[in-house]
Amino acid sequence: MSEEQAQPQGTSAGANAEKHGFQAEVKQLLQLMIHSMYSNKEVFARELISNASDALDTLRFEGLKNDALFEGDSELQIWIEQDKDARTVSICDNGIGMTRDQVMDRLGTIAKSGTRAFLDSLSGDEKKDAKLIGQFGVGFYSAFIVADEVVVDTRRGGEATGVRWISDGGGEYTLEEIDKPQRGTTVTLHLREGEEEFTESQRLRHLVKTYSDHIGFPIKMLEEIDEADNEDDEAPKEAGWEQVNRGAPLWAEPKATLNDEDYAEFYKHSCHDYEDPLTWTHNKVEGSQEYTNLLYIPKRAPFDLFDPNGKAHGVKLYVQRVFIMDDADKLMPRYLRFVKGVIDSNDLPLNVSREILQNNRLLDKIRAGSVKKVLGLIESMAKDEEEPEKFKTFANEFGTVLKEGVVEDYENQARIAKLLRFKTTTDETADPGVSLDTYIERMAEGQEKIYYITADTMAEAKHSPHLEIFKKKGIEVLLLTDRVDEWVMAHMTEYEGKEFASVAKGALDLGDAESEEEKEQQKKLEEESSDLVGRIKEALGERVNEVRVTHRLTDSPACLVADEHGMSAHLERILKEAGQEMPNTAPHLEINPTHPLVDRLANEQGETEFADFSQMLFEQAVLAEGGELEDPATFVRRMNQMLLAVSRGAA
Ligand SMILES: Nc1ncnc2c1ncn2[C@@H]1O[C@H](COP(=O)(O)OP(=O)(O)OP(=O)(O)O)[C@@H](O)[C@H]1O
Repeated sequence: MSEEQAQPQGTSAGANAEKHGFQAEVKQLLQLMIHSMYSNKEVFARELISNASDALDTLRFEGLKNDALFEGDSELQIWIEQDKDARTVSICDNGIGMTRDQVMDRLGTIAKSGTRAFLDSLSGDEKKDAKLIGQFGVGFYSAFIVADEVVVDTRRGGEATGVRWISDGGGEYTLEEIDKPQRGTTVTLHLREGEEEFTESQRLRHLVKTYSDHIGFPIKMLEEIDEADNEDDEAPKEAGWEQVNRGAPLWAEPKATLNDEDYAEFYKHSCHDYEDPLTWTHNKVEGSQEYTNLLYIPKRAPFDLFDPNGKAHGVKLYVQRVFIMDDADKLMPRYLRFVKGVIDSNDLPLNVSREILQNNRLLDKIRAGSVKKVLGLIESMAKDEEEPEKFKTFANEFGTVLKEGVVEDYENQARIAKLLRFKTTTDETADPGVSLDTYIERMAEGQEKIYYITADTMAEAKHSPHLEIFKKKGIEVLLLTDRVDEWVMAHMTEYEGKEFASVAKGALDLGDAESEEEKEQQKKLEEESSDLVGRIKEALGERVNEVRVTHRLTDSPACLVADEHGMSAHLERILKEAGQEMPNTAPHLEINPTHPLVDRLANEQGETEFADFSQMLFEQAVLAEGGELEDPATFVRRMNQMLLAVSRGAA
């Protein structure tokens, strides 16, 4: 390949050019990006160089199996060239390139799932949106922040013809076939008026140094020639290409030679983030197998963290510096899907295929070792008293995902559980929350279990009648309101020898937290209420499993309780919402005979009134725990009748 071919190409669309419309989302994103990212306009350089470097990585990997892709030229590089007069800057690579279909697919649409929802979530406030767009990944389209026209010339290795894509960032782009001797891609930016700075060699060199010093390929620019030197010369000196970045992958360099800025810039470049990382770990592992990992935790969760189809950029696998894949699932468990970075193995064969990697023992070991490093990294943040903010950020952004690890990674369950933080009845506002260790330290006297409640919202959890006795006795309860909580708690049965117990399930046994005297009183109450319990059960029939005297309530008349080993009403609702067929399991109804309403019920002689009253008691218990009534109209009718009777009595 000749380096002159890096010259920017002309831009007028040729005779065979075809017009195409952008996907609606692209149009909207482009407009937003141009406006909200303007104060970070330099990002275009990093994004385009990143893409060029990814294209070189892909070529190097695919070329392992198909040498023809190299077309006899395996010196992989990136060139940047600027033209002051034409006000252009070009980023050129001899990477894998794109076919016509790939260009249409990749530069005309946004494949990320959840894009629509993401765009809808933007506020219109430029500052806030700039952060969000950064989290979305600005990518190729960032070119339009500084350019009013972008031309992409590309030819995939091994293909006969190339394609030119031109757009002004409005609603359309044109495509035409071109001759392109050089494999790879050249992106030429026609800079907007006022953006001339990006045609300055010094400015561009500085950008490369700042953002792309450590990418693993040489980035070349034309030498700067002093015009004065050439003035009188008969044979003026021609500028040659010179490398302007370090060109060695950062993770392969000794830690001692790297500073925080090096790590942060490499992160932003290779992980497509526009903010600095929260923290990282860099390890060279030697022994039975050799590998290096450089793993980062971002500051902010990506917008699609909980989208099951969301593709995280995740961790990339290299073998002896050759990029192999970025299928994050093989390198990190799902619950650490927010981790980004690089793992470079010296032992895996270079010609590994994805199939071989499916069940590879070496890879499993590397993965297990890397997981331990990440957990260690989180642990050190949790212990760091000098910078508590870091762990707080981590817990708030990724705490919910980390919880999934309790289920997914049994081997590390205790380590993960130690890192979780919870809101509790004692400390609703604790940020990031209370650890299980702290909970255990301040357990009430005689308390043996770790109590929790699950609910959809904090308000629902906090005000649940199930908490009454715990409040009275000063027993702390974990308030769990994440969607994953039910699932997590089904798998986490104990911590440090202490059992977990839902406050909404089973017959409540507070163990030694209750005095003998209290237990006696309870027994007496149960005996005295046995008649009433029987009558209510008869009135409610199949709607309830069992009616019993409560142990939990102090202020409310009644509550519902699930079976000790059954599903809580909250989980049943989640599963129903998710479209699962649920057998109708009747809950237990617990009544509080010391409550005046229940006392009033006990004295009700009229059969119909008693039945109506019992139904009301049951239905308000359903509502109090966030449930839905099967027949709300009847509930309202009964309530109105009762209100009328009360007001008549009062009159
Ligand atoms: N220089 C290039 N050579 C080959 N393909 C490229 C090049 N630049 C872009 N592409 C293709 O276009 C796609 C879209 O690029 P874009 O930068 O918008 O997104 P991305 O790199 O996938 O993700 P991100 O938004 O995080 O940057 C890339 O995934 C790649 O397939």
